[in-house]
Amino acid sequence: MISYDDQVLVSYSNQRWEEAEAFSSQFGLRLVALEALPAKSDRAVYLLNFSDTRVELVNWREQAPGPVFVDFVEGALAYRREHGGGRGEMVAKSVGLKGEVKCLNVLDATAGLGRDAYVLAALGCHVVMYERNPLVHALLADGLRRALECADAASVVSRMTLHLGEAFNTFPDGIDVVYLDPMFPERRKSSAVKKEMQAFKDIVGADPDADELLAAALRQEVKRIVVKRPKGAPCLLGREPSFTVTGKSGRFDVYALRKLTGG
Ligand SMILES: C[S@@+](CC[C@H](N)C(=O)[O-])C[C@H]1O[C@@H](n2cnc3c(N)ncnc32)[C@H](O)[C@@H]1O
Repeated sequence: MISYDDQVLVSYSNQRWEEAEAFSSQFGLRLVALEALPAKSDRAVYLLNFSDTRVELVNWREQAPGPVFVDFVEGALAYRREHGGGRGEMVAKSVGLKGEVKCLNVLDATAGLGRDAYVLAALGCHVVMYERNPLVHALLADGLRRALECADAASVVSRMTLHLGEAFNTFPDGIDVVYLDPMFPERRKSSAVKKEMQAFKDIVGADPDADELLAAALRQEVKRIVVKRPKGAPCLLGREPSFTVTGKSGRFDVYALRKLTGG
C-alpha cells in the first residue's frame, strides 16, 4: 500500500481549486496545481485530479494504464444498464430479486466504485452505500454527480445514496439485504479490471477486517447477507452460507436469514 503522507497528491484545474483545496485539507494531503506538478523524482505515485469534467485517480509514475474514474453514463455500466442480464445477473440472483421480489432496500457496505450497487439500482433496488476510503469515495461521489446530468442514468442513481465512513457505525433502518464485497489479497486480475484493481490494491489495501464486517451484519435484523468472494477464497468467518451463486471468476455466498418480501 502507498503512504498517504507523501505518495498521494491532490491536483486541480483552476475551475475546481475550491473543491480540491477542501478535500486536501480535510484529509491532510498535498495540494498542487496541474501546471505545477513536482519533478518525477518526488515520491508521489497517485494524483487525485479534480479536472474540469471529472474527478480521476491518475497513476503518475506509469503513463499507462489510464486514469480511474466512475462512469455511469457511457461505457461498460451504461451497456449493462441497457443490455445486461437483468435479474439474471449473478448479483441480482444473490440478493434475491425474483418473482414478486422486485424492490429491495440494500445496504452496500463496501461501495468501492459503485458498480454492483448501480446494477442493483438499475433493477429497482434502493441502495445505501458506505465507502470508508476518502479517495474512492471522492471518485464515486463524482460519478454519481455526473450521472445526474444524463436522464437514463439519473433515474438509476436517484435510488443510490452514498455515505463516507465505516459501514456499521450507524446502521440504517429498513434494510432487507446487506451486500459485502471486501478486498481480497489474492484476487485475480482480468484485463478489463486490471487498472482499477492495481489502484485499489495500492490505495485501499486488503480490508483485513472483512470478517468483522460479516459478524456485524449478522447481528442486524436483516433478511439476507450476500458476500462476494473470488474463486477459491475461504468463506468469511469460516461460516458456510445457506447457498452459493457461482460464476466464472467468483462466487456470491448467500446467508438467507429471513423470508424476502420486497414489493
Ligand atoms: C472490492 S471494493 C468493492 C467494489 C464494489 N463492489 C464495486 O462494485 O465497485 C471494496 C471497497 O470496500 C471498502 N470497504 C471495506 N470495508 C469497509 C467498511 N467496513 N466500511 C466502508 N467501506 C469499506 C473499501 O475501501 C473498498 O473501496
